[in-house]
This record gives sequence, C-alpha cells and structure tokens, in this order.
Amino acid sequence: MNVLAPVRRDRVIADLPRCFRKEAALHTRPAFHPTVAGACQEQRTGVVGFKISKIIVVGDLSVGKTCLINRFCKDTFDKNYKATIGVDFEMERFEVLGVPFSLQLWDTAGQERFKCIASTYYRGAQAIVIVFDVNDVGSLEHTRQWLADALKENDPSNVILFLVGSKKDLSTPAQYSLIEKDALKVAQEMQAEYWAVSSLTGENVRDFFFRVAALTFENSVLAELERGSSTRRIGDTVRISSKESDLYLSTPRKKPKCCQ
Ligand SMILES: Nc1nc2c(ncn2[C@@H]2O[C@H](COP(=O)(O)OP(=O)(O)OP(=O)(O)O)[C@@H](O)[C@H]2O)c(=O)[nH]1
Ligand SMILES: [Mg+2]
Repeated sequence: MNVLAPVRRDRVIADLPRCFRKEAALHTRPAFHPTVAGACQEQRTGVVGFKISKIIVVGDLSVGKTCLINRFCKDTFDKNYKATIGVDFEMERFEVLGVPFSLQLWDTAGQERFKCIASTYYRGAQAIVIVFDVNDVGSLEHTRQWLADALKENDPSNVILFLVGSKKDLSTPAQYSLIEKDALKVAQEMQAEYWAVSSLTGENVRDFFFRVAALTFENSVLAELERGSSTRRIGDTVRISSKESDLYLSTPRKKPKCCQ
C-alpha cells in the first residue's frame, strides 16, 4: 500500500459522525472535542506525516467480522464462509479534521482452534470491536468473554470499545428490537458504543467505521495532548517501532505452544 497517495475523497471526516443509539454511545457530543478541533486547526498546515491506530475485531466464528471489514474496505460481500485463520489485516486511510489518520483493522479468527494465534495480535489496540450476530443470542452472550480476553492484552483505561450486531438483514424488525434491548444492556455494562449493521446490504457499515475513525482519532489526540507532548505537533510522523505495537508484523509470530 502506498501511504503517500492522497486520501480518498470519501474518507475525509470534517464533522463528528453521529452515534447509532444514544443509550449506548461513547459520548453524545454533537461535535469533536473543542481541544482536539482547536489543536488540529492550528497545526494543520505544513505538516507531513500520519497517525495510526490499531483496531482489533473479535467475536464468535462466522458472526461476520471479515465480511464487515471487506464491505467497508473493498465494498465486496462474499456469501460463502471462509474461516479466518489466525488474523488478517487491512489498512484504511482517512483524513480527520485535516490530519492524515490511518486505521489498522485486525480481523481475528473466531474459531476456537485459531483463537490462541489470534490473541497474540491483540496487544496495543486503541479500539476493540466486538461483533455478534443479531440472530444468535449465544454470540451476544459470548461477547463478554471476547472482551475479557482482549482486555488481558490491553490497558482498559486507554482503549475504546464498540459492540456491533451483524447480519441485521436476516432479522425481522420485531426480532431485531428484542435482541437490541439485550445488546444495549450488554453495551452499557461494557461501556461500549453499540451499532447494528448488515454487510450484505451495507446498512450502517460506512457510518460505523467513520465513527470508529473519528472517536479513535479524538481519543488519541486528547491522550497525546494530555501527555503534554508539546514538542510533537498533531499529524507529525509517528515512528513505528516493532516494539511498540508490532504494527507492521507481516509474518505471524512463532506459533504459541497452546495452539500446537
Ligand atoms: N445475510 C448476511 N450474511 C452475512 C453477513 N455478514 C456475514 N454473513 C455471512 O456469514 C458467514 C460468515 O461470515 P464471516 O465474515 O466469514 O465471519 P467471521 O466472523 O469472519 O468468521 P471467522 O473468520 O471464522 O471468525 C458468511 O457466509 C457470510 O456470507 C450479513 O451482514 N448478512
Ligand atoms: Mg473471518
């Protein structure tokens, strides 16, 4: 991927995208945090570089994690199930408030036998997306365990959470509203933002990823400003070290013993 190519016009975020449900939103402010907006405005010009956030996508097998990412990144949908083995990776570039910003989307395996490999990639995430199938209440129940496992590798105070109900096209409005009640409770309990999507029709997929990009960006800029890194301007090139978060691991790490 050429990181220097201009950001696609349809990946430019100038205003804060809205949440899906006010009852389970990370916040309901109508605009970007004024500190973030101000910092970006002042330092927008003349800065070359990019910021990157790592997003991990977890959840039961076959709930639609890969389809969700493929719908957004490639605008494709495959009706045949091909299990993800270990992890897959996509990079999606945005421009948020004039600042280049990339999301690394780590698509992890839901199958138990690959979980051990996948979990070695959980570390260093800025956001965790936990997916369940709105037609399968069991997959919603399992989201708590997926979250617990992902948080073992991450600092809970530094990571933002999204709970995503998939395959909305397969449920009737009545069935959907029943599971949504439970999902909202789970999301509130986790302090996650709730979304429901369909990768088949594309419903809410773009809005969801825009919200992920915007909130992850906002969170990381705020954290950066709080750390008082006044010497580094927003949008300055971030040094990518393999130690920090293994951002560009191209080959899987050594297979852990538990997976053998
Ligand atoms: N109708 C419908 N089917 C979907 C949707 N999303 C995924 N599917 C189907 O569900 C199956 C599983 O989708 P995947 O995206 O591969 O599931 P996954 O969560 O990545 O599965 P693992 O990689 O094993 O963890 C496939 O047959 C998809 O076509 C959706 O929004 N609507
Ligand atoms: Mg998959």
